[in-house]
Amino acid sequence: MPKYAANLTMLFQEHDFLDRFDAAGNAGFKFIEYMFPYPYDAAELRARLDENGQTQALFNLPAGDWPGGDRGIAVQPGRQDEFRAGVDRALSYADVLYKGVQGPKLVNVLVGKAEGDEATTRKTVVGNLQYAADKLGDAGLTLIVEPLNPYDVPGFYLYGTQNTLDLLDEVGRDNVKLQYDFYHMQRVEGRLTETVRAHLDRIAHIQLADVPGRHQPGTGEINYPFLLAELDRLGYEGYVGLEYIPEGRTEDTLGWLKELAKV
Ligand SMILES: O=C(O)[C@@H](O)C(=O)CO
Ligand SMILES: [Mg+2]
Repeated sequence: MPKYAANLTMLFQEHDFLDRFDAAGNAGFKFIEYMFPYPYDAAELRARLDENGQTQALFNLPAGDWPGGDRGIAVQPGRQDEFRAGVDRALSYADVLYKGVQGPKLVNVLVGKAEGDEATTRKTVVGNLQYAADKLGDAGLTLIVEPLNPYDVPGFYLYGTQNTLDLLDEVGRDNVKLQYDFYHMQRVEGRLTETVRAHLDRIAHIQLADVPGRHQPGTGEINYPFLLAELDRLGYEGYVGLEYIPEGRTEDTLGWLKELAKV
């Protein structure tokens, strides 16, 4: 049975960020993910989790100047020092957020928008991901790599499942896996069921939202009752992060989940 995680970057935005842990707890969520812990004190975040009996499921490596348009910097030659400093920063948060956690301890990387020639870009991203994988591996962590879609993030380096798996092959580290976001992959290539059937062994985290609009399941074209039951049939026991823009109050968008599983 997948473990459903509330993504606090997107859900419960009716509340200030630190109050979203309580809101998610009141809605029954025991697993929590969000993009960036860095504006907050790690101990404060951990206290919010603990007060609600929640486990951290995922957070991202620092991704450069987000308001300025960066979506990660791993592909950018000349920013390796900044990338490496970001790995250290993520490790210091992982130390607190994942302390005592028995399940998967995941850190997501967005590789960024490519700017230079392909050979230099490739060498840079492979080297950076190997560096991150080795440092995270020493701490018992898994690095996951997330392809996005070109409509939301033009210029991003990684769009498809196979491109990403090829990159992971080149990185060649056992603790580097695919993060498969149904929303992005539906927009890029479809074939959601076939892809999870073929590559479940390389997928360490899944996220969901419907298409179009990136809202809750049931608002668009993806057959989530079938897809989520399929994950169960395949024996997927990892996380499924609810990373959608609620259409309505967050609490009122969870009916589909109550139908499917206990959160
Ligand atoms: O899908 C997403 O947008 C996120 O998972 C993320 O980390 C970056 O945009
Ligand atoms: Mg995602």
